[in-house]
Amino acid sequence: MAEYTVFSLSQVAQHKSKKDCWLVIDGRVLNLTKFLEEHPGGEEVLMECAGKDATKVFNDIGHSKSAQKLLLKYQVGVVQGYTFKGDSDVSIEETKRNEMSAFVIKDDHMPKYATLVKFFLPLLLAASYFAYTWLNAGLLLEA
Ligand code: HEM
Repeated sequence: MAEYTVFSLSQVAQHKSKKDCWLVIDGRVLNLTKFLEEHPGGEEVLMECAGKDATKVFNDIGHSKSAQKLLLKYQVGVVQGYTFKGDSDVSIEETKRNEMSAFVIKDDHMPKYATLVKFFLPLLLAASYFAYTWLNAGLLLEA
């Protein structure tokens, strides 16, 4: 099982040049040196975050899922003190799973039938109301 090296933020801070550019996103330490020229947003924006935690900037841009997956390709370690769910020695597979769970919008624990009830109950009530008034009208006519 592959394990990631743990780096402190001050270790990451030493890699802030174009020839050696690291940064942190979501607790992952990324070596983006080879990606600088490929980045669709340009290398300048990456260099501004070099050696730092760029999680907020990265998320604020609203990067696509494929951009988020690309992070894994450049991951060289994890940041000290950052706890991935349940485990700090994260394997690539576990990291992927963690990432997936991070992007799954959790169901709010409502059972499936609750949705059905929520949808059909108003219909049922409306139908009963109409049946009731229709029957009443019929009875009144007969009387
Ligand atoms: C850390 C700070 C970062 C900033 C400020 C930043 C900024 C941007 C900006 C402004 C764009 C839009 C470009 C355009 O539409 O013209 C962009 C696109 C993109 N960035 Fe970043 N980026 C950052 C980090 C990263 C990282 C670490 C990766 C992947 C390893 C990445 C992957 C991409 C990709 C694939 C796109 C294309 C659009 C998309 O798929 O979302 N970026 N970025």
